[in-house]
Amino acid sequence: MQKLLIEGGHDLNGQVRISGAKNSAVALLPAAILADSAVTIEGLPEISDVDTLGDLLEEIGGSVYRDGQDITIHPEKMMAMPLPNGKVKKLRASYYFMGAMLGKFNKAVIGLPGGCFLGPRPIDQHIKGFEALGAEVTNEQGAIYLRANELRGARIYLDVVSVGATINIMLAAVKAKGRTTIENAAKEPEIIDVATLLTNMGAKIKGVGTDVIRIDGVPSLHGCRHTIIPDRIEAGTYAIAAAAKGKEVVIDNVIPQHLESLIAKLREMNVTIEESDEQLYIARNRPLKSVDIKTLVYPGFPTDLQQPFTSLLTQANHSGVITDTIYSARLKHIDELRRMNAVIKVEGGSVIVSGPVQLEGAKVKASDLRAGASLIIAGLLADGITEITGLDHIDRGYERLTEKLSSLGANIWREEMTDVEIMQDQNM
Ligand SMILES: CC(=O)N[C@H]1[C@@H](OP(=O)(O)OP(=O)(O)OC[C@H]2O[C@@H](n3ccc(=O)[nH]c3=O)[C@H](O)[C@@H]2O)O[C@H](CO)[C@@H](O)[C@@H]1O
Ligand SMILES: C=C(OP(=O)(O)O)C(=O)O
Repeated sequence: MQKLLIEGGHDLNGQVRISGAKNSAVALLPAAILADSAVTIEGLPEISDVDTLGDLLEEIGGSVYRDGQDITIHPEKMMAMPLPNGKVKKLRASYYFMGAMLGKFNKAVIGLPGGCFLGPRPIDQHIKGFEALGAEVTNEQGAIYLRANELRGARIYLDVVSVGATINIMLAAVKAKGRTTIENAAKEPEIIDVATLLTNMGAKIKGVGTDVIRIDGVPSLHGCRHTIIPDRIEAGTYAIAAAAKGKEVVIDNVIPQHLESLIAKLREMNVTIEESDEQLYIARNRPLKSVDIKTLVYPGFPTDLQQPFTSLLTQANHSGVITDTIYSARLKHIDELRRMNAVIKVEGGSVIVSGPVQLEGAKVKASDLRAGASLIIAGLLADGITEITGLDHIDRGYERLTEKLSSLGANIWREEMTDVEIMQDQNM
């Protein structure tokens, strides 16, 4: 087991290249189940979520070949193997095996997913969608059993705008008989990416990127090649790090339109940002002004950047208020930031961050992926050394983070933990 160490205070300078989007990758890989022949996905990030999904595809009989950042999945020998336990619990996106296997085999048994603890993360809207398509869904000892004689298109209104439910219903519906309409659908770029893959496989999908998606079922889907979109949350994390500790940073392989809400907030804070087709230039040359943020569904401010943004607000001139309307309990980074001298109050549904404060290095633990990103940004700013544990969370979503930040000038490295440290960490 490793820990991450950061000696704070070094300015970031230079260029960093963004990897393929984790939240696309984790849906594109299960989507390949639906094809009759090989699907190649290009530009996948080398993160543990992708490895875990590759293993799950092999568990159901698929052959998975990795060539650097490209993965080819052969689905021809896949079977409706039950996956009630084991690796499905390591990540959130294993729930896409429900939609994809139901769509392909008319049945699936999948354990309830894991992933970041952000407060309650129900999947009732996924299940509502599967049932509307004709599946019988039961929860037996922590695993979801899905069975259908035949899937038939249906009109499904999502009570909550959900990324996962929108994608999962698309996966289940692309081969159903007739038309499926998803109303109040989510509009995140990752949904468009998954719909693009499915369309390249022969699916008929209209309206992605709006809140009404129409899918006309087709009898079969074929293999194809697809290039994944860049990770807007990874890009946003580096943009926030650059705003916090950057002199001049260029973020390469980014779609700036995917980050408009963040870019607007950073500009309000006095950060200089220039956008070009695939790059963002970020310079911090004036004191930071405080802002308030409220997370919303896309194109609003992403909840996944709320925690990293909290660390940035500790450097602004007054108090800033953060309200997470998607996951109001996504707060586990706060106690850890307090250990680093941050002054943060939680009042009702809001987090009030006081600035500017000099953060101090400390021993802290990442409880989830973006809490990890928040602590890393705090570590870059802190006086002295910050030690971060809980790297399994960070490795789920950030490719080669240590190398990327080092190349920008950060003093950051990983070390093996001693047995005593591991024991102490387990009690933290
Ligand atoms: C793998 C992946 O893509 N993860 C992202 C995805 O998670 P995920 O797809 O799990 O998140 P959702 O968009 O589904 O969740 C949005 C909101 O809807 C609620 N909800 C969701 C489904 C449901 O059946 N019932 C229900 O009440 C959730 O509790 C949450 O409050 O979108 C989240 C919101 O942008 C991001 O933080 C995650 O990084
Ligand atoms: C919450 C996240 O991931 P997951 O949904 O996979 O837990 C995230 O990417 O910030």
